[in-house]
Amino acid sequence: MTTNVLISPTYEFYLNGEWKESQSGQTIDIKSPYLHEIIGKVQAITKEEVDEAICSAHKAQKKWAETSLQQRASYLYKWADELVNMQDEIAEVIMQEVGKSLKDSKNEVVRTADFIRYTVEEALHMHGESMKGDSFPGGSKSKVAIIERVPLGVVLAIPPFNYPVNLAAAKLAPALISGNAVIFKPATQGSISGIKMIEALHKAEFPKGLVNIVTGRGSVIGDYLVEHKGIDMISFTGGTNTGVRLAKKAGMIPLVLELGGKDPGIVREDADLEKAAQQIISGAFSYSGQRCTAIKRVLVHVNVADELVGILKEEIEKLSVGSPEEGSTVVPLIDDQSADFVQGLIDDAIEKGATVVTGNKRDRNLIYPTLLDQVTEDMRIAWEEPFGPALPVIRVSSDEEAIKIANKSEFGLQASVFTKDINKAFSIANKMETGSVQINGRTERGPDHFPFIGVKGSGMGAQGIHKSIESMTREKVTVLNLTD
Ligand SMILES: NC(=O)c1ccc[n+]([C@@H]2O[C@H](COP(=O)([O-])OP(=O)(O)OC[C@H]3O[C@@H](n4cnc5c(N)ncnc54)[C@H](O)[C@@H]3O)[C@@H](O)[C@H]2O)c1
Repeated sequence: MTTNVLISPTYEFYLNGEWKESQSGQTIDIKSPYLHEIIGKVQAITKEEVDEAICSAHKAQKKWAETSLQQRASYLYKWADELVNMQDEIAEVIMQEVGKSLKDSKNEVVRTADFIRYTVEEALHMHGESMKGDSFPGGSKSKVAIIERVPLGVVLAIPPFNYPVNLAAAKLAPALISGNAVIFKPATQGSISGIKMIEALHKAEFPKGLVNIVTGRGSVIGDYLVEHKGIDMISFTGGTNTGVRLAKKAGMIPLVLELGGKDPGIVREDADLEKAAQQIISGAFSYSGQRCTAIKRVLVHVNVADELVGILKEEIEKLSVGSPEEGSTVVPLIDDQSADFVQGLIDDAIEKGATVVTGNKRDRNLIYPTLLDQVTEDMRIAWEEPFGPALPVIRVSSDEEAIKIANKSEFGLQASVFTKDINKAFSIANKMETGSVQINGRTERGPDHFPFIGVKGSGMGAQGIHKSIESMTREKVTVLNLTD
């Protein structure tokens, strides 16, 4: 296929309330994962421009923090409205840039507007507290502490490619409503979607400098941003290796990390297998498994394994595979390296004795949905996150064995337990070393106001609307020493 360089638009970055070309004179090509064409170019900005962005954010933040919560709310509501107005345009860009179906891309934009509105409403209902000194031995009633939450300053928001609008706004909205400014560094593949989201924010006429979008090469601005003295908090979502590296560089500033996962779907002997299979398939294969909370391994009781694998095979073979423009469930992966990585995991498993139940077919970066049975602990796919449509089935002979394998993972994002026995479900859930456990449902992030937590290699801190607001503010105590 020829590369369509000529008609691809060049996007500017957003600095101090204005759209600008970088002084570097350089741009980065953004190639569509399914059109295999360059769909646009974004600015490769310089370190000096990063400095300018952070400086303008600090200036704007001071005034912003002084505005009333109601004033800040009105800007955010307007932003949500503008996103809804632009939903068709933004969804088209998400589809082309990250290869997500148009329906899911539109859902992402609408969900983002809902997220922003809920965030505002949550903040409007969060209150400080006060306490008197006399509850501590020797303390006095005349000492009164007023405890309020105050913003941290300038928040660096780094989302991944897979939800380029939703996961970005999940950082921007709580930061802004609570009085912070934001430096938004989108994933390179996801930059145009991020820019479109900021176009909506620009239309809402936020104060200049409050939000800046910085696009550029990781090698030039990535570490520079993370180590910058002007950054007061980092909210990062992405791979575990990137997150750990970033945490080491960030030093002593507050960090929230949402990282990779290897969510197990535990299927007990007494589970409703049809229902479990339906949840596992949508959990594992929607958007080709490019979701942090995708089900990434099945731990099934050996007595029902053949039956479950039979149902899974039948249903997987019905999945639509192809272009996101046709609304396919399984679409080309974000790039060729990602497809090579998934293929490497499949090949390793086959070499070590796994059975291919269905799939193991590839067309460039499109990997057909692949189910591998008889997967054992010596295979990479038992432990590594494919971020693609390849699902391993590990047969177990007891709950204890399922729990042991589930917890042996370096990750701890979510887990699903499928069973008709609610007591067993709770008992397994209690032993799971994950942030959340889903009983009889697929692993997933939403609804967005639930706390969302990764433990072990899956993250640090918590998101979810209320928790995100807390993570982007700190408590400030003012003590009144009354004389009467
Ligand atoms: N836990 C969650 O909530 C969650 C949600 C979605 C995705 N993820 C994870 O994200 C991964 C896939 O996303 P990805 O491929 O975009 O991840 P990634 O780690 O490659 O990139 C994430 C972000 O970090 C940026 N980045 C890379 N190097 C950097 C550096 N040196 N300094 C600053 N920023 C840098 C990237 O540009 C991108 O914006 C998967 O592992 C998935 O599980 C986690």
